Amino acid sequence: MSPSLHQTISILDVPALRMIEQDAERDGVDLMALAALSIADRVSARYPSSSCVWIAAGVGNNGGDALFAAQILHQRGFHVQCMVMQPPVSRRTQAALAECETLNIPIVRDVALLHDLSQLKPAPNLIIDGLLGIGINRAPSDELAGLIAFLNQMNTPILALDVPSGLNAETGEALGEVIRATDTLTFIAQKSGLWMADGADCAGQVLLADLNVNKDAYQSTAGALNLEHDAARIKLKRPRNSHKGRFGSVAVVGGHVGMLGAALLAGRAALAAGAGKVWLNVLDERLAVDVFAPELMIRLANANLGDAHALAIGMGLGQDEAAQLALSHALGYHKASVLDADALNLIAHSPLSETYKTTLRTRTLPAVLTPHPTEAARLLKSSTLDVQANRVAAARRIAREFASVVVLKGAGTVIAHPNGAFKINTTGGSALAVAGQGDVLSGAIAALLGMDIAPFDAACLAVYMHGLAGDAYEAQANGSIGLSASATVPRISSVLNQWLL
Ligand SMILES: NC(=O)C1=CN([C@@H]2O[C@H](COP(=O)(O)OP(=O)(O)OC[C@H]3O[C@@H](n4cnc5c(N)ncnc54)[C@H](OP(=O)(O)O)[C@@H]3O)[C@@H](O)[C@H]2O)[C@@H](O)CC1
Ligand SMILES: [K+]
Repeated sequence: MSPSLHQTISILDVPALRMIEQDAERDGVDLMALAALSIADRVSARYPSSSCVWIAAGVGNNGGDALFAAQILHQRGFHVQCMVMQPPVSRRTQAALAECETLNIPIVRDVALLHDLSQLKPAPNLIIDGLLGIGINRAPSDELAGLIAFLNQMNTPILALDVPSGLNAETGEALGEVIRATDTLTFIAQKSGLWMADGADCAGQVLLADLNVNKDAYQSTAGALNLEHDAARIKLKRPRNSHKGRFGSVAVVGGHVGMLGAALLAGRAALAAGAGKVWLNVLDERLAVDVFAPELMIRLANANLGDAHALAIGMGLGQDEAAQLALSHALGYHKASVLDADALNLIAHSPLSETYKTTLRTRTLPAVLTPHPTEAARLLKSSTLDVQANRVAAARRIAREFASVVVLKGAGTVIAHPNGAFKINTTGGSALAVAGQGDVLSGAIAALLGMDIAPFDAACLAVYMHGLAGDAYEAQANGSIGLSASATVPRISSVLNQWLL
């Protein structure tokens, strides 16, 4: 997807969308007509009017959008074929269906006939999915699930209306059989579920038709897509008259015996993201030098951290007594900090857990916590399944309870601020789902913190850039397999430099 850069694209939840619906009805604004026009315009812009378009309509207003769009497309000369498996429940959708009948638009009403239809020529050039929208409240019924599966196997582009049918618009959870769309045209505002969990695979390219709604009054959740933003650019641009002392210094605290790699990756990533100096404060006393990055300065975990502007704590830290001491030592400095992996595990569960939590909660500068779903579940004392079932809610709860910025990693990384604001990342894919990427991300966040970028901005920018590095690999490799964390490190510099051009 390509929303215009440098603008805020807000995310609304379903209650806010319902409020907009009610206010529009009160004010006599016909949002469904506007939605139908936006669908027809989208199709007209992409397909010649001789095209054959199948339009699947459900019983609610999502079906109404589809059936009113069917009429406009029919009038523009498209070969339209509607599918209405059950009598509409929504009044507007009933009216739309009656008008389609008046216009003699062909309508299939029996799921058994679909297989005959699939033999018909010409085959559809496009399928429009108007089966279920934000009103979904359970897994699709058997009949609907059968239709969804049938449409998915047609090997034809699918334009989903508002949300791919079968997907929870807020959580991105597939409630059962779900439409796998090529594109989703979503109305009024972005929905978090289009970017997260199963939504990341089912929504395809997400396009927004805002229907001229002024969303400001409804933005109760302060959610937005994580796009590029200008705030940090100014701090990252380097004048010719520069020296390394201007770019901040980072100390990575971790690297216990057998887990040194994690600390090395974080340190190298901090260098790649532009840190002026990087120390590795490690627990494994045997490491003297990183021969591939000899500029990393190696010392013991309990060494003085006063010289670092920012800390990355927890990469390969372990959880034994020495690790606990190292964490206490590092947290005692109250520096801009990112905490990952075993630092999070120790905060969630260890003899010093309550002390660590109090330290986090009383900091003046919020720390950045970067849990994956299982670490998030430990922090919340819940289950990974619960976290994944509502990633935004989980990230916001950790942010509030630990008074920290939270980066909940996974498909659709959520960045949450302790004040309730959150962003959902728009870059990155499964290429980044490999060991060590969390260490790379933490190193990059620490580098930006070291340049005095505010914790929430540093987290948003690093997550965005890390995702771009993954996307660049996927574009180049024609797939997502084979990107190692080490190979991601130099790509972080490339995307940052490109962005600063
Ligand atoms: N917000 C706005 O301002 C605008 C909204 N607009 C459009 O309206 C859409 C929302 O419409 P909506 O509320 O009618 O919900 P929608 O998803 O069409 O259907 C719900 C119906 O399906 C049923 N049902 C639920 N789950 C089911 C299942 N698993 N399997 C089978 N049935 C199931 C449920 O009935 P139930 O059986 O629960 O009584 C209910 O009747 C929205 O996505 C957008 O496209 C636009 O016009 C622009 C302005
Ligand atoms: K839909």
